[in-house]
Amino acid sequence: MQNKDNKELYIVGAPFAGGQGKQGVDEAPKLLLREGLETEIQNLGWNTHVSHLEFEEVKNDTPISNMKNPRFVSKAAEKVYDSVKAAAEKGFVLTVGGDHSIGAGTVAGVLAAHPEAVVLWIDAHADINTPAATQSGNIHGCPLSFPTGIDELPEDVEDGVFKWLPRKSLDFSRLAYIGLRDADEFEKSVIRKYNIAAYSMHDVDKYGIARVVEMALRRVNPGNTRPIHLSFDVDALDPFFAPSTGTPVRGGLTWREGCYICEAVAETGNLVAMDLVECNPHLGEHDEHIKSTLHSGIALVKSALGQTLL
Ligand SMILES: NC(=[NH2+])NCCC[C@H](N)C(=O)O
Ligand SMILES: [Mn+2]
Ligand SMILES: [Mn+2]
Repeated sequence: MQNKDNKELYIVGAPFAGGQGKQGVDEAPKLLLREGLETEIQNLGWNTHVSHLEFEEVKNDTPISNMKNPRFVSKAAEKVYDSVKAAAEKGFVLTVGGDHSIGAGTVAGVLAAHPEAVVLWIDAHADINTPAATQSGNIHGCPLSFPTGIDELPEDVEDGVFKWLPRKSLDFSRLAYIGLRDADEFEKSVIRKYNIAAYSMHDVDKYGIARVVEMALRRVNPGNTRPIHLSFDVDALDPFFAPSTGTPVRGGLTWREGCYICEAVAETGNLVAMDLVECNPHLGEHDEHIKSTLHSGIALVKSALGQTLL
């Protein structure tokens, strides 16, 4: 079980863009640090340890099933997995992407260190397409298909792609979504079939963010006994607050709703790891867009790490 007095925090920079088609998302970790991410975290009383991963390119990375860059993404996510697993055994892990394909590594890494953990996936998208079902071929739309074990890649898949990742380590009863508004038809069918706790923007409008977080936590972590991994895709926020992202969708969370989710999860005392992904400083019409996206990301992290408003 997680030790609440442990104030060691490992920032894993994962500058990876191969899970989708737009360059720039790999520059976010360095820029977030330049905007003060680490000092802000230290100001909340954490001892920080920063590392930046490097990802080697893969030549002739032809599609496998419908997945683009399968070997490159699999190798990168495996590196993330190794680092997250090692860090999660020692303290809190904050993984800073990069695109959301690294979530395959963070989820598996957190579960390797904390097998009982639950996953909260805060996103406009469900990111649970299988290699065969993905329409775009972008693996940032697929990471949850692997730890849940619905990916259907054969055991002897070419070059051992995603072979390192333990399947079915994440049970559907331990996954909850908040913020959805652009799930693909296949993903909607997965959510229904496996009865995943999924709260869309419709639910946020209907119940308000406080009840949605409460309902989500009650579904996946009823006794509040399990460690929590919070995977936050910045595109869960409305593009007004996070315009510099690869797949923006209107009608998202407000700044406060995003921060509230993080604060409420922090209040459980069981948060052990967080991802912040999909900030892309190459996108957006002007500098203010980039700055506001990075600052939204930093605000979310601070809210998850103990910042209180009073
Ligand atoms: N992590 C993300 N931003 N994912 C967007 C995924 C969009 C779409 N569902 C796809 O599979 O291509
Ligand atoms: Mn998304
Ligand atoms: Mn995502």
